[in-house]
Amino acid sequence: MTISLRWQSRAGRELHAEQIGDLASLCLKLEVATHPKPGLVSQIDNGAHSDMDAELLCRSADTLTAFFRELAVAGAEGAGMSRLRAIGVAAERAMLAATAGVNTHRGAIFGLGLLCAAAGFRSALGLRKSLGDVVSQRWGDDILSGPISLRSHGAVAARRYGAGGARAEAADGFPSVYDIALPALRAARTRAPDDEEAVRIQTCMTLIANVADTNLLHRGGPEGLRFAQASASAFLAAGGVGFAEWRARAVDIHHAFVARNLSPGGSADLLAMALFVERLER
Ligand SMILES: CC(C)(COP(=O)(O)OP(=O)(O)OC[C@H]1O[C@@H](n2cnc3c(N)ncnc32)[C@H](O)[C@@H]1O)[C@@H](O)C(=O)NCCC(=O)NCCS
Ligand SMILES: Nc1ncnc2c1ncn2[C@@H]1O[C@H](COP(=O)(O)OP(=O)(O)OP(=O)(O)O)[C@@H](O)[C@H]1O
Repeated sequence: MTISLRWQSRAGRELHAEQIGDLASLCLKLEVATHPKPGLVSQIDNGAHSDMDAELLCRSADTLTAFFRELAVAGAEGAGMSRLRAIGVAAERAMLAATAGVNTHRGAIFGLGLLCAAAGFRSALGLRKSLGDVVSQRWGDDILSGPISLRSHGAVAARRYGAGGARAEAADGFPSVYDIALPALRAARTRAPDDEEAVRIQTCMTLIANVADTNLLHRGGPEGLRFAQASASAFLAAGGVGFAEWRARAVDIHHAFVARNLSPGGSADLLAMALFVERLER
């Protein structure tokens, strides 16, 4: 999907917002349609999740399209963080209604949603800045000073382990997307030029090896995070998807995560965000 940059009119703005929203949902579905991702839900199995499967995640992604479009329009209209937050909260509510209360995409709504708003803002103004820089410069301070639910898993991980989680990632302009995932996508294409699923697996493993994922901290504590990072690092050190038997090795790691109830949901979200940014910043 190609998206041209300048938005000239209200009709043009809505057309582009529609494309941005569709692309965001498509990237969520591409992430789901990737196997084997350690501990995560895919079209093959439910990983370490008893309450969701690929069909539920795709239904959730479809529900979110309209909200991603609305965030792109809001960004194009110069919205501040309180308007974006209201749309994000409405999206979370719609997700919970569509999934009978399952948290399928809370982290993804937040990260991809901010990137959609940045895409709208950048297109409306014809800017050349990266989407991450737009998020950080326009909304970074408000992201950090905004309301936090003290009982959320992220807040608990921040208090116990000093992990910044989804908020710090966004406020810093998504360093895990720009410095880790995008270089990994590019490097993986030289190893597996005809296999986009393998490219996504290599990128997912690179994210798991490097990100302080609050989902892993919540489910496994620092030991769980260390185990996940070491497993992904060993996969990469053995040649990643360039190694002949890589699929069997990745399936073993997936099963080891499931046995420990570990799921790197933050890395899954960041993979979807990287696919989105890559298509908009090509
Ligand atoms: C910040 C949010 C995600 C709160 O969640 P929480 O306190 O649990 O934060 P936490 O850091 O644990 O992240 C939650 C999710 O983010 C993902 N995640 C985990 N670790 C990371 C990481 N290091 N980097 C990026 N994402 C991560 C995971 O999917 C996780 O489940 C969000 O729900 C929120 O504040 N929503 C309000 C609406 C809003 O402001 N929206 C903005 C516009 S869309
Ligand atoms: N394919 C995927 N499989 C699992 N999680 C994913 C996937 N893609 C994205 N995620 C992210 O993982 C998060 C859900 O993770 P999880 O279910 O571990 O969190 P929780 O509901 O906060 O905690 P728990 O289920 O441990 O009580 C979602 O916010 C979502 O954005």
